[in-house]
Amino acid sequence: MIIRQIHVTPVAFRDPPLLNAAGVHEPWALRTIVEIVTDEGISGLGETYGDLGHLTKVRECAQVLLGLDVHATNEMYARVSATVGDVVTDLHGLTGVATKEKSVDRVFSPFEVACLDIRGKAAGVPVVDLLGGRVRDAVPYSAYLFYKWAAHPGADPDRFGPALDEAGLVAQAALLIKEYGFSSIKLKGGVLPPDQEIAGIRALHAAFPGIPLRLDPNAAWTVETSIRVGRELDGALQYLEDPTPGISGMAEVAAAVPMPLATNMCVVTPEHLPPAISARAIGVLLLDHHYWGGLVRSAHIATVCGTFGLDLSMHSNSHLGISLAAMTHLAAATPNLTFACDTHTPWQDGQDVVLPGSLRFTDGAVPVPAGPGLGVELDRDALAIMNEQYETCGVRARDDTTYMRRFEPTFSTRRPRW
Ligand SMILES: O=C([O-])C(=O)C[C@H](O)[C@@H](O)C(=O)[O-]
Ligand SMILES: [Mg+2]
Repeated sequence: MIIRQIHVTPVAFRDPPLLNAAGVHEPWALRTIVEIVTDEGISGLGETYGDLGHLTKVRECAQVLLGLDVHATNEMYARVSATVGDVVTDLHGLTGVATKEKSVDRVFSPFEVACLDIRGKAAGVPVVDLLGGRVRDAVPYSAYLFYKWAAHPGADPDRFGPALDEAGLVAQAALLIKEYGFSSIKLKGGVLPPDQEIAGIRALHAAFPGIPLRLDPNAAWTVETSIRVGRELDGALQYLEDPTPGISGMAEVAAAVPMPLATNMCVVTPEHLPPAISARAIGVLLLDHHYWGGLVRSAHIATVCGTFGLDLSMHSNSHLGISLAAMTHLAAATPNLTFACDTHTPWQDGQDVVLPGSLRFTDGAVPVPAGPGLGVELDRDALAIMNEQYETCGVRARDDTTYMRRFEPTFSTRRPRW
């Protein structure tokens, strides 16, 4: 199964004004869709970030992978590594440090996923079977709440409404739970002073008793603030995600708060695991195949985590259905991934590059798509429309901070901020 063609297509889709420690989401989110076609005419799909520096590397790598067999992932990784070089491609700062190794893993990931899609189709089995087989038939996701504005400045309000106080958060959670059936909630914090976010969690705890809650301020707090918030939220949080920057700061907090700490910021490449484990900095790692080098490498990391007693969840950026399918296959095949995964899917509000039908939420979980490979099919009309949107939207890299400063010129991204 020789790779004959690779199509790399950047797309843009509408994104609401979601607030985080880096700023606010722009009106357009970017992704890159990778389609690999073999000599036998089987095609496979991958999805990754759309930032221009990253897209450029994905395009360069597509050239050097032509002619390889779809099983030759070690050779693919070597060629991607040589092609990416020292370029660092993730700059928004919400997924921790950017390293050369992480940049390679980020560029490699969509090609690996597309090859697994092809291998599954050729064998007539779903990708979950190539990852060891399913340990669950459906993957639970959490309601991913954001503080948000009612609208992008100058635009009409979106249907999600504003969420800048407790009542807004509770209304948002109620909407997402009604529409998707979620049975866990994550709140993106690091937006308002910590006492207001404590009040937000308490309001959610009161409004949704028994539903596990997480809070993720993206390292916006000092060690002292993190310990205070963690103690005040004793009994209300399932885990506290990245309260403070760095492995040593996280370890100090972990030793002093009652709940486990989770991360997708202080452990973002394999080299971070030994120091984080020996410092007991985290109890939960949020896997993300988009920057952990695809599905097989992520599964290897999951095994290491199991050995050292770390639990797993899954991190999410704005994404489309190819990624949701890949995340679902990986999570369905990972025994120790027992916490509901993050997903931005509700915020995409039906926009997608895959044909409807194969991905659905039932009681907050996505059943593993039934068809061979990833089990999703490219919607070529939607791809063309979203590519046209990319061409005209003017956004070329995610930059929540610059967009925020158009409206709040003194906005600070200092971390820790409080
Ligand atoms: O730490 C996290 O969970 C994230 O970085 C997830 C996303 O990047 C989220 O914060 C966002 O999109 O604003
Ligand atoms: Mg996080």
